[in-house]
Parts: sequence; C-alpha cells; structure tokens
Amino acid sequence: MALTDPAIDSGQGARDWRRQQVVADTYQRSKLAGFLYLFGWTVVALIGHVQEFEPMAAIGIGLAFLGLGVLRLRMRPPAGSDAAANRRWLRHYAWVLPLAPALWSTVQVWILLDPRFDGSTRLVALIATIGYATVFANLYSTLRTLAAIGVGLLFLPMLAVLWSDPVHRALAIAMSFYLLYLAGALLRSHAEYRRRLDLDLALREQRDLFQQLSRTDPLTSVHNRRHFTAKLDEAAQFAAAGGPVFSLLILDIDHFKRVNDQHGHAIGDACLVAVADRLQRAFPPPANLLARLGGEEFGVLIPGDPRVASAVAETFRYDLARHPLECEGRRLEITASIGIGAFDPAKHRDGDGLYRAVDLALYAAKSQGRNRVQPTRTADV
Ligand SMILES: Nc1nc2c(ncn2[C@@H]2O[C@H](COP(=O)(O)OP(=O)(O)OP(=O)(O)O)[C@@H](O)[C@H]2O)c(=O)[nH]1
Repeated sequence: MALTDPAIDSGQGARDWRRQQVVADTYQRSKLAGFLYLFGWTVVALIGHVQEFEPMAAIGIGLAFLGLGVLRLRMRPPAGSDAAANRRWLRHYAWVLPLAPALWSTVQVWILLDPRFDGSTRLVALIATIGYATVFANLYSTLRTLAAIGVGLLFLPMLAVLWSDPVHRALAIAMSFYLLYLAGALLRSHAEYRRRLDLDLALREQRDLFQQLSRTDPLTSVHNRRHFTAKLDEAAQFAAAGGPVFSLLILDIDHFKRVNDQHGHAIGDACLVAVADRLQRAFPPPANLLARLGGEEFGVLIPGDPRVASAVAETFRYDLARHPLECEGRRLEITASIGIGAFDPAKHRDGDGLYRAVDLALYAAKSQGRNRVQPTRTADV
C-alpha cells in the first residue's frame, strides 16, 4: 500500500525527522488501542449470547481481535533514525492498522442484519462503533489518510445497512451527520499535529544553530577556542586510556601586526580567513580538528603518527612562505611559526599539559627567528 501523508511529505529538508516522529507518535498512540476491539467484542458477544448460537464465531472473532491487538503491540518502531526502516515500518503498519476496524465493521453489519441479535446488543455495538471511529479520528491524526480509511471502514458499511432500511432512516441521518463531524475533527486534529511537528522542528533547528554558533569562530568559520579546548581534553583522555595517539599544532602568523598596519584591518581579516582555508586543506576535517584560538593564532588536533603530522606541518609552513596569500585581490607574503607535539600521558598528564608544552615550542620558534616548525622538547618526533 502506498502511504503518503502531508504530515510527512511537505517539509522537504526535514522529511526524515518528521517521518521518524510520525512513526514514534503513531506507535505510542496506537499500541494498546487494538485491544479495545477485543473488549468491545467480548461485551457484545456476552450481551447477544453469541456463544450459544455461534460458539465458533464467538471464539474465532475474539481470537482474531486478540491476535491483531498483539500484532500491533509487537510492531515496535525501528530504533534510531534509519529513514528506510521507518518508511518500511509505515508501509507495514498501513496494512495492519485497518484490519481490526475492517473486522469490527463486518461484525457490526452482521449484528444489524442478523435477527438473532436483539435491540440492546445492536445498541451496544453501535455505541462501540461510534467510539472506535471517534478514537480513530483523534488518535491517528499522525496519519490523515490512514485515519480516514479507518473511520470509513467503521462507518460506511454500517451506514449502507442503515440507509437501506427505512425503519432506520432517522438513525442513518444522525450517523451521517456524525460522520461529517468526524471528518472535520480528523482534519482539525491532523492540522494541529502538523503544527506541533513544525514547531518542534523549528525549535530543533534553532537549538542546532545555537550549538553550531557556540562552537564556531565567526570570522573564519572554523571551530573556536572553547570547542577546541574541549576536544583537546577529550582526545587526551582517550589517549591516556590507551586510545589513539594524536598531535597538537599551534600556528601563529609572523608579524601580523604589520599586515594590519600596512593594508588595514579588513585585509587583515581576509588574510586570517585565507590562512584558515589553507590550514583546512592541509589538515582536512573530519579527521583533523582546526580552530582559531584567538587573534592570529590557530590550533590543529591531528590524529595518527606524530612524524607524519610534523612532516605535513613543515610542508604547510614551506608552502605558505613560498606562495603568497590572495586577500581581497592583494598578494600578501606571509610566514608562520609553528609549535607541534604529540600527546604523551607520562609527560603531559592532560590536554592542558600538552598545550603548555606546544605553546613553549611556538615561543621558541618565534624567538629563533620565526617561519619555522618547532617540536616540543619532550616530543617523540
Ligand atoms: N585584522 C585582524 N587583526 C587581528 C585580529 N585579532 C588580532 N589581530 C591583530 O593581530 C596583531 C597581533 O600582533 P602581535 O601580537 O604583536 O603579533 P605579531 O605582529 O603577529 O608578531 P609576532 O607574533 O611576534 O610575529 C595585532 O595587531 C592585532 O590587532 C582580527 O580578528 N583581525
């Protein structure tokens, strides 16, 4: 069964998230509702003494409702946000969900047509049908099409029987009006559900945006110092617990003040963005983590062999010195000093210890004449 529903299909960018919500909400709302039919049938069968004149049907219908209730309960949604799995679940659920109302509808028609059922049994069955249809219209606002199918299955065969018998004309009219009311209620509850999804989605997007902004340097769009420090601590803790080895690189542009003084602050800004771009290319994410630590200083966390990290750092420094930066149409000859070191739990204890050691190496690179890569004194590179 092809199941499309506006609650899922309208928000293009967020379709998977919406689908996941619809799946979770539909299951939560309906997992126990299947047993209502078993309850209804038990009451109707007892009042109508079905076990006396149709014992097999009494048991068979009861077992069928029980089985459908258990089936619904056991159809747990897929764990996680796998879009294909959620689509599959919805397809399967679209087949399972109408089965109980279809069976109840058959029972309802039987009760209306079979003269062995008395008036009070018919009344109880009718009330149950109204109840199930009302529940369907409100509970399955997550899936408008499916809810409409359920309400239609419950009401239309009963209405056909009522309209075909002039004795039931008044009831048929009343039930027809109630069906119209249910259609309106279904549309309204579906619209409310969609609004709630839209609101949830907007809140999630805002939260993600704030998180992203709180991690990002506004000028260069690379990570900021706060995020970098947290990741450095994390990497140091992993490495200390036997996790992968990593290196820390700190780069400071040489005589950056002169760039600002000679070309202006705007060109200085463009120069910082260009350096960040070059660093990003030399140390690509997501393996490496690049951040602007402040001013004209950048940091990179580099996983893997420290000798490789040092070699890449040296290549970067050499290329930067040889190939001037393009900043807003101007070619700027820039050099940088770099401190680099691999984390060693015995020597550095934590991320902060490594940071201090690499900062000292950077200081040494500056004092030895700049434009050089200086390993930490305790580094094993
Ligand atoms: N354009 C621009 N300049 C900045 C920014 N942040 C810091 N600076 C400038 O960077 C310069 C850093 O100067 P210093 O700390 O003296 O260092 P330096 O001139 O690079 O000299 P050395 O580091 O010793 O080689 C200052 O002129 C700051 O104004 C920024 O966001 N944009």
